[in-house]
Amino acid sequence: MADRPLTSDRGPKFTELNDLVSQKAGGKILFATDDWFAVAENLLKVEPAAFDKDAFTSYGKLMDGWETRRKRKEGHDWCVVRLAMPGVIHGVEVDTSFFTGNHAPRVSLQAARLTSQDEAIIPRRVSKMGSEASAANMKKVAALKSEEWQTILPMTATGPGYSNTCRNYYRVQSRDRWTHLRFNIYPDGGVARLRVYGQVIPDWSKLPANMLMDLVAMESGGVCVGYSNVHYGHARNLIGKGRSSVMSDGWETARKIDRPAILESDLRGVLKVPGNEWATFRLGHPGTILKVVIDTNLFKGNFPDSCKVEACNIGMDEESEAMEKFGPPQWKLLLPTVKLSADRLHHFDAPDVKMCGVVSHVRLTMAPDGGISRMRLFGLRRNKANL
Ligand SMILES: NC(=O)NC(NC(N)=O)C(=O)[O-]
Repeated sequence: MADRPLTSDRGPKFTELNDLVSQKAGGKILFATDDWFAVAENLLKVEPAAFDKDAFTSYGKLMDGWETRRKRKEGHDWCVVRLAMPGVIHGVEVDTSFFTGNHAPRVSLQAARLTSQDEAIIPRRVSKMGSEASAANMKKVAALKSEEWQTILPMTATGPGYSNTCRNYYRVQSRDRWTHLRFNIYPDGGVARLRVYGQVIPDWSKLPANMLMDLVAMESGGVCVGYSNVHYGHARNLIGKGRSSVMSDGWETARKIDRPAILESDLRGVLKVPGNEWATFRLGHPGTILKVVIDTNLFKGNFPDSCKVEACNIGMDEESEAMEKFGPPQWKLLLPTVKLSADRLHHFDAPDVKMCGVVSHVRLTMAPDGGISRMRLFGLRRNKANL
């Protein structure tokens, strides 16, 4: 079994959390002071930035990121981003890929909790290269007083977009729940991607207690807390919004190097293969799980033979110990091993789904390797005290 890569290979631990501003999850640019060379929407794209050395537009070199004009007046550039869903931010990645002589040399981040009435102050955005915010729109957006929002990342230097200096990671200390960000670049320049890692915090008071909901979904506050291998696609994609649109929007492991040449099946047709791959999750809220959905959407030549789901009820203090290792003792079988097929939704409920009581964490194991795009765990939220 492959072990989880060292964090130094993949960035700090907070980069395993969900990206709260990604376009895929619903993050949105609401305002930008300048979009001359490249529009601010590029900051929120999921795919890594690309570069074509020969591509130019009538405004200059085509860049895959947000790039403003060289400032010839006072001030600095900034944009306002609405988080895909309200949440707590643990850390930020400012990726300057390919911005070498033109990267934004310093950045800062401010945060706010806005209502839809507050947001209505912001003029409707027209995202267009070669444009800058009009004086009238600057005046309207000034009413938000975004320069006074709480600073969650003070002004700090970034590296230029070479492969060894483009990934700039910053830890965020505040544990408040935010809805909007103001991303400042000083004084101007380019940033390829902005990733804001954290956990969605639903407003539980607005959700009926007896509503059947996907308790592991990113939208419910679920997070991935461990995995064995995420070579082609991160395990957090399993709890992403909607169905996947590309294979990379699922959990996909590398092929096992030590896979045997000949495979045997047991009487139920489940392969007897050595090894497996696993991913563990903390539910957004503890609860009892009644239905499991496993989606192999778009995995055709690389779907796993089979999978199982286990669950347990542990405290946060036990999480790191239990989730880093493969065999903590508390796991109960929620969905015993089931055969999977290519590119389809698999629905399970009782008696396939076993009663495990109130659970806080789950582990999906697939054998021997391959890809699963989504896992949905529908249940009723319960307090641990109701055990
Ligand atoms: N060659 C460049 O990238 N020049 C300028 N940027 C773009 N995108 O053209 C600049 O200097 O800011």
